Amino acid sequence: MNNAALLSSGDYADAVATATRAAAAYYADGTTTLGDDEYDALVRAIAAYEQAHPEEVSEQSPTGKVAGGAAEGDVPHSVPMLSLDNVFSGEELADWAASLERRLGRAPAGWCVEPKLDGLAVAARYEAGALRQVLTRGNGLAGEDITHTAGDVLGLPAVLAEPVDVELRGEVLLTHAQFERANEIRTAHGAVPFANPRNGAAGTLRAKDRPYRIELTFFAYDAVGLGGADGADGAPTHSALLERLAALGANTAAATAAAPQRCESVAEVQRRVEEIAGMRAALPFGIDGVVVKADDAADRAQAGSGSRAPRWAVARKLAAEHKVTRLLAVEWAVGRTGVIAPRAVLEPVVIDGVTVSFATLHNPADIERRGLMLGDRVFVYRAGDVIPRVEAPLVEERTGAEQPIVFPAACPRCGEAIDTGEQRWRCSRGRNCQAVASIIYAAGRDQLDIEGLGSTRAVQLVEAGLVRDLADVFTLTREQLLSLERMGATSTDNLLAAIETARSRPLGRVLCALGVRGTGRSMSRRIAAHFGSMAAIRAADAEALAAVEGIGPEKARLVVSELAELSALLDRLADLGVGTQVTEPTAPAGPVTEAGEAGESAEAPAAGPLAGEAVVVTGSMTGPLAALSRNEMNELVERAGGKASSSVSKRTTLLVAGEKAGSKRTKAEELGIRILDPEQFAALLADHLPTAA
Ligand SMILES: NC(=O)c1ccc[n+]([C@@H]2O[C@H](COP(=O)([O-])OP(=O)(O)OC[C@H]3O[C@@H](n4cnc5c(N)ncnc54)[C@H](O)[C@@H]3O)[C@@H](O)[C@H]2O)c1
Ligand SMILES: [Zn+2]
Repeated sequence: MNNAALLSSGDYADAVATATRAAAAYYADGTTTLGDDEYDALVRAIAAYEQAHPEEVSEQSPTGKVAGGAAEGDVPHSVPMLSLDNVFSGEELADWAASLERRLGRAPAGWCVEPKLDGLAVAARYEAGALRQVLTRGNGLAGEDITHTAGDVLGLPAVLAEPVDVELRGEVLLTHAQFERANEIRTAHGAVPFANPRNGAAGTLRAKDRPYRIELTFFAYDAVGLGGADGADGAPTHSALLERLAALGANTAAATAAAPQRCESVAEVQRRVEEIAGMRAALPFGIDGVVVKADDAADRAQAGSGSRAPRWAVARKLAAEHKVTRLLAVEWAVGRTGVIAPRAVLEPVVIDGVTVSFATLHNPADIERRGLMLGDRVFVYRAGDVIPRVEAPLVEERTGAEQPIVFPAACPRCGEAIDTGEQRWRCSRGRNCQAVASIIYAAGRDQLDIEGLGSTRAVQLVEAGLVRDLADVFTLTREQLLSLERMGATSTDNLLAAIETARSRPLGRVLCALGVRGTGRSMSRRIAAHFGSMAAIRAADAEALAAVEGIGPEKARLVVSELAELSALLDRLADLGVGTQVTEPTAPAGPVTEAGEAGESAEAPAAGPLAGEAVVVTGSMTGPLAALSRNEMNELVERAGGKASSSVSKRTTLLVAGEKAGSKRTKAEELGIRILDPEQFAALLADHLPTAA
């Protein structure tokens, strides 16, 4: 936030132009292109420049003006409607309180602490208790007449409980629920969705002749004529005034968890500020800060007001919860129960100190309701612990390069049809989806390689209730298989034999078959080689796992927690003799390993014709290697003591280049790396080739 000193005079002019443009859009219909944090930082930079160069202050500058000078009106206010000064930390708040105390020559008699509602200020004039006129804040001295919208504003009664002449002042906003509803209505009418609630409230209050109505909510926080603001004619304290307003029938924040509270000391004020800030995410409406006001009318009258803001109140701003970023992609994840949920991939953006790269989009209907496109600039919302969500696109910012979001036509996990009958899409296999997909994966060629257990068979087994997880595959009996449709004696025996073979697959393949996130084929092999047994892998903590080359601490933690989740399955697999093979670990002997040969064995796998080689395989294999998959090639490399990798780098020492080798070959040539064709490579490894499988 300390870009203040960095403005040059050219930057100053640009900053003023950007800020006034943003403020004009913000106060007109809410269609700003800046997040509030960015706007505030810009204005602070402008103010800092102006302080250093008072003779250069531009007339256009937003500083010192209500609404940054961007809003206007033609109906004069009875008493100016001012803005609020801001503080951004508890320390600044304490400084502000101290300066007010100095100005008064005594400590204020008490404080009122209330939520800073994130909407727009309005003045509502009542005559003999009947609502006559509603005005926007405008430039603070005059506002616009928006009486026509009053009927859509909850909490702003047409008639008060008493026939008083009063002007209520307060904030009009869209609650979170009203915002969702508003965008549903908007898109149903072919209108652009609101980017965020404040935006929607601004647009709605000033709109005329809409073919639909959008409900808003009013919260009163002041009044003229009953003894509020600068007037000392009536209520002795602000908190008493708020009670009176509620009694008249106006909605106030008193009914919410963040209710205004009188505090006797600055320490108490700070505590209440923290409390309200802490409940922010749980409130049903947005707040962008907490307002602290001197509570006694006498203190307020003595402190008075400047041209932009009163001196007896201040806003302790909270970090913005809305930020603008770009929607890069939409991913579709299938949950345990088969729910197919879209997730937004975002250009990373920091919201309230947390970097956000993903956000929920709830469901496909949600995407349609918001009218999102790939490449859109979007408002993202994050508060407290809630999962960040994409609120809406900034439609005015579109360049024409945005692409429609493609919805999956089939379950992204198992390929089955999708049940689109409800708002939340589901794989029509429901809970079985996960079982089917994980069995198909585990039986795949690069994992357990169980011939005869393809997708049709996996579906059949799961749907017949014979298999719920991988361990069940190893309990299948001949009778069970024969009971299935289209399953003859020969295929049954072949399948049972294939399952039997799979029981003794090498550890790396069994590990890979579990589908643990972060463990692809080569990583599984490396982990297996490092630890030597499933028991040792399961006993490893994140630190021990991170010792495996290429894992890193984050992935190590993920693998540990996923393995822990799988522990019931792993126990059963062990009982069934799957993955129980033990090899000498390459890891230095830990306390678990028995002492003895461990020291020597650490070097064992480095032997072989490829010892010390970093090998990349590319192009299609021919000759004796023709039948090997890429994974089998990599296994071969590692059996022969080398290290397999998928991309050519300076560390690569050998490239096996088959037909159509392409760019990896070019790169290896550039780097002067040794290149062998598949036949030469096969000759080198003659002793290690798989015996005809
Ligand atoms: N994103 C943008 O492009 C953009 C542009 C202009 C302004 N803004 C935002 O608006 C802010 C400035 O706007 P502002 O002048 O309306 O000031 P403000 O919103 O910071 O504070 C003053 C306003 O707070 C409101 N308020 C809410 N709860 C209140 C309560 N309990 N008691 C008293 N007042 C309460 C009132 O409407 C009052 O007018 C900036 O800090 C910025 O965050 C953003
Ligand atoms: Zn599915």
